[in-house]
Amino acid sequence: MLPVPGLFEYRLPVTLITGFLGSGKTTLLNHLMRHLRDRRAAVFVNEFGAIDIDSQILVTVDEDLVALSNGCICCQIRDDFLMAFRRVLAYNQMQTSAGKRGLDAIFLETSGVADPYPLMLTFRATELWSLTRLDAILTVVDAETFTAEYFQSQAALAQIQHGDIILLNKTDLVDDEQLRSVETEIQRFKPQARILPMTYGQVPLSSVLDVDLYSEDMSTDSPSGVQHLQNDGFVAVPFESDRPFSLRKFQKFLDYQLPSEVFRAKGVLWFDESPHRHLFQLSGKRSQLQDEAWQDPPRNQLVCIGRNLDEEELQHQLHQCLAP
Ligand SMILES: Nc1nc2c(ncn2[C@@H]2O[C@H](COP(=O)(O)OP(=O)(O)OP(=O)(O)O)[C@@H](O)[C@H]2O)c(=O)[nH]1
Repeated sequence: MLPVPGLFEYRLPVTLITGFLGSGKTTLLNHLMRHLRDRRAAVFVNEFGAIDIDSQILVTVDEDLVALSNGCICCQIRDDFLMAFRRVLAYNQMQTSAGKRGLDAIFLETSGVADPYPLMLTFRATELWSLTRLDAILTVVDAETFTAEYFQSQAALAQIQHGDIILLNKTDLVDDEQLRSVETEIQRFKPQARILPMTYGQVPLSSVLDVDLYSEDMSTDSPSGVQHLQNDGFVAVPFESDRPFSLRKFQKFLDYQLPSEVFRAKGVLWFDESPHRHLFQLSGKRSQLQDEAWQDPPRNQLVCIGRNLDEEELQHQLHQCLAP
């Protein structure tokens, strides 16, 4: 049970959702939002890259969603984040003072290449610490790509190190042996880790919300004194167009031209041959297209994320996929 807002010393619980690129953070967030029932949560999403795709995938009421996509909330846009957060808290205060329904929780999804530690320090070093309560840091881990990708990324390791609960996602893609070996690896790295296996972010809400697990013994670091990981060497290449792709050309691009260094891609795609809006996701070697109806005028928005990408060449290749 969540405590009743308005009680003395009630502080809004904040759940920080972290995890590597494509591990399933937004999928988890969608699961949480869908099962909140009569509770209400505000959502902050920090995207890596300039185009905000996540807010188009998320199930939320628009006014409860804050998308922060032009930099990392732990450094480049820390002030914007704080301002947006303060605005949400002030609005919530106004609503509850007027006897209206307020928020029960705040969810904050970090970008896949972010170390959550500087963000934790931001909470610690500002008035957010007394106005809210960091309930838990949930770290989503992709059980399938764990060994290959995680130990090459400082950010991914920091996410596991600081996680209060490690949500081992995509269990449908691995066998029992792989699952056990990932659990063993995580426990070797973090002996006290609480690990919960899941598929498509489906966990009982009671096991991840209002769990009061955040207990990080913070050092005396200040946010500005902590080194930011410089996106861990990853870059995000954006592509936008008001013209549709040719499905055939885009498929050929995926099959034969997509650089192997692209680890993650996501976008909202428009194909000449289709009346639908297509949600495109690529994570590791897997990709999927989901059909939906257009609510806005059709256009293409895509972000490709990886290391050592040739931005100009990639954009040129995508441009070549446009229908004549
Ligand atoms: N097979 C399988 N796919 C999953 C599962 N969970 C998520 N996915 C897929 O993995 C892809 C990435 O999921 P997201 O939830 O967008 O991942 P994310 O961590 O938010 O990604 P970034 O914000 O880009 O770092 C999507 O195509 C999801 O549908 C799962 O349990 N099993």
